[in-house]
Amino acid sequence: MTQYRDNSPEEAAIKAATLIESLPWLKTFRDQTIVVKFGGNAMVSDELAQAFAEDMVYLRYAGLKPVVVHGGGPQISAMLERLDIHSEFRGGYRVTTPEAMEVVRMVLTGQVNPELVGRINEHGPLAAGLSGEDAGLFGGRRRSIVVDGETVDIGLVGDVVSVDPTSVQAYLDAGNIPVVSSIAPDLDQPGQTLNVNADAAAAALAVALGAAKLVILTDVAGLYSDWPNRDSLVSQITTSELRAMLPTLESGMIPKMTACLDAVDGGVAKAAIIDGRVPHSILLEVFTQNGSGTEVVPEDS
Ligand SMILES: Nc1ncnc2c1ncn2[C@@H]1O[C@H](COP(=O)(O)OP(=O)(O)O)[C@@H](O)[C@H]1O
Ligand SMILES: CC(=O)N[C@@H](CCC(=O)OP(=O)(O)O)C(=O)O
Repeated sequence: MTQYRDNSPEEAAIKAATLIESLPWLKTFRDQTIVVKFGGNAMVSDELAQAFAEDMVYLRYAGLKPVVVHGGGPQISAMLERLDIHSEFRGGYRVTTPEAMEVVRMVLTGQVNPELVGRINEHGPLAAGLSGEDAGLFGGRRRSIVVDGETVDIGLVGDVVSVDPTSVQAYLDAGNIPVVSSIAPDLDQPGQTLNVNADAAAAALAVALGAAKLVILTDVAGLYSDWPNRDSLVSQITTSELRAMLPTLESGMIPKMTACLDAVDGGVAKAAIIDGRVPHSILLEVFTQNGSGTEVVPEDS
C-alpha cells in the first residue's frame, strides 16, 4: 500500500496557481522555436547542467521547439591551462592562435557538445549534436577589435556572417532538440575554423530560424543599468534604450547585450538574459508573468 501526505489547502493553492499561470505562455509558445544559449558558470556545475537538461526536455514536451547553442569558455580555459598553452581575453574575446583553435574545437565539439547531448538524452532520445561547421550551418569572417582607437588582431576569432539553418530545422521537424557548438568555418580561408562568441552565434541562429525568443543564461541576475549597484536590475528594456546604454557597458555584458539587440533587430520578438545560477530559471522565464531576468523588446511592444 502506498500512502501520500495530503497537501495543505495553502500548498495546493500555490501549486495550482503556478501551474495555471503557465497557461497563456503554453498557448503563446506552442510550436514556436526558442533558442537557448548555455554557457559560462552554469555549465561547470553538475546540478545546474542537470537542471538545464531537464528544462530543455520540459520545453520540448510542453510543445515548444528548443534549440541549444552552447559555449564552454571555462572548459576551454581549463584545457588550455592543462596543455600549458597561454591564452588571454581582449575586449571580451579570447585571443585565439592556431594552436588554441585546435583546443577550442576539441573542447566545444568533442567534449562539451556530446556531454550536453548525453545529459538531455538521459530523458529520452531527443537531443542531436551539431557543430557550426556541419552542413554549412555557420559561415564566419575574421574580426579584430579596437582598443583605445587602435585596431588589435585577436587571431582566429570571427563573426557569424551567414547561417544555413536547414540541418537544424530538419532536426526540429523530426522532434529533436538540436545542440550546436559555436565554431564556424572561415568563408575567406577554406579549411580554416574560427572561434566565435557563443552569444553572437545564438543570436544569428535565432534570427535565421525565425525564433519567437532568444534566452541567454549567464552568471548574474540580468542586466544592471548601474553596474555593480545591485538595486539597478533592469526587467525590461527596448532596443533604442539598449542601443543608448551599450557604450557604457563593461566587457562581459557587451557581447550578450549586442546579441540580444541583433536578435530583436533581426525579428526575434523577445530576447532575455537570465540567471543561469538559479536552477530552472528558464522555466520561470518562459512560463511566468514576471519572467526571471532582463527582457529586450522591440520599440512598439
Ligand atoms: N551592466 C552589467 N550588468 C550585469 N553584469 C555585468 C554588467 N557589466 C559587466 N557585467 C559582468 O558581466 C558578467 C557576465 O559576462 P560573462 O562573464 O562573459 O558571462 P558568461 O560566462 O555567462 O558568458 C557578469 O558576471 C558581470 O560580472
Ligand atoms: C571568441 C571567444 O571568446 N570565444 C569563446 C567561445 C566560447 C564561449 O563563448 O563560451 P561562454 O559562453 O561559456 O563564455 C571562448 O573561446 O571562450
